[in-house]
Amino acid sequence: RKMLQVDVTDEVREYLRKPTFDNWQWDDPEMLILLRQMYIDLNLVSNLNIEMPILHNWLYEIYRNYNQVPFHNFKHCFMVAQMMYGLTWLIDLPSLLDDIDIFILLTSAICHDLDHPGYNNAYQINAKTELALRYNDISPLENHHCSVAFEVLEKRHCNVMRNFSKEQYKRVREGMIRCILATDMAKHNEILSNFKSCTPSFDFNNKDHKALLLMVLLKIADISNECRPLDVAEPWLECLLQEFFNQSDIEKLEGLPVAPFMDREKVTKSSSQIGFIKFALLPLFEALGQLFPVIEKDIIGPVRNALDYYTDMQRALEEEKKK
Ligand SMILES: COc1ccc(NC(=O)[C@H](C)Nc2nc3c(cnn3-c3ccccc3C)c(=O)[nH]2)cc1
Repeated sequence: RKMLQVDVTDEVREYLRKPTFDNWQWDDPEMLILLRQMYIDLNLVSNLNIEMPILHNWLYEIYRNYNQVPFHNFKHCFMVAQMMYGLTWLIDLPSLLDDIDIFILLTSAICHDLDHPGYNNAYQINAKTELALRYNDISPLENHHCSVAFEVLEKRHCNVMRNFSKEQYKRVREGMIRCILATDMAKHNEILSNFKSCTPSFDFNNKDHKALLLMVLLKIADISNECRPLDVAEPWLECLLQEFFNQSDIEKLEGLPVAPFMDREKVTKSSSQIGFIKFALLPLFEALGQLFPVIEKDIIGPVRNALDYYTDMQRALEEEKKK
């Protein structure tokens, strides 16, 4: 019941909006309280008539449904929600989108990796797991995350949407399914090129344009660790590589295909990040920057610095090899 009594100071509420927020200083119960604060400070609790006891129950049930894996755990869920929250204020999304869209963005971020097993879609498909069979190899993980999200919401004591109208509920379900499925990196190039084709004449009244914007915002929040300060981002890369190495070790044991960027014998931090930042992260951020130049300084700048950091690291490694 600790969650009920605690209040968050104004200083922490301000800090919570920044991309420099350092999750490593906070424990899981505190992060649950900060997630609740996001719904309060975005006026979603008041405007959408969300009941606080239900919000507590829902957040705790979400927490219980994330697994203790090195990267795709509850702390990752928090970081994606916190980046989404920071982008919401930086871009001033409440002046452009309505409460339901803001609710879709934050709730999708919190739910987007629910019950992640720590082994990616390639493993699910190659190992013919239960998830791959259930979802016919079609984004098995993302389909599962979204399905678990709505199983939780269907529980009476966790249904934060129970005071929503049928129309509002329908919009949220459609939006969350579309956004969570969009986090499958296999869809990255398709979503990015569709978004780039609509940004020159972006129309906030165009449903398709807004749908693409919401997908891109969740994608960015999901993979944006490298726009954070080095002492926040670097531990996250260690966690990610740990999870990838666990998977490639199992794949080797089971005689399954091993992706080069997961093989502990082949990958280095700099090699994995240089390609990822150049070909996945920067193109995505720059496309959003076309629409919202305000992200250039505080979001895209740090990513360019990270690229320089890993490029220098890579050069130093190569110098080492020559000796
Ligand atoms: C097209 O599908 C892809 C493309 C790239 C990657 N990942 C990478 O290239 C490497 C391992 N780096 C990387 N991957 C990252 C980061 C953040 N999220 N993330 C990630 C995690 C799990 C699954 C997919 C991605 C991109 C990050 O900072 N770096 C993984 C899948």
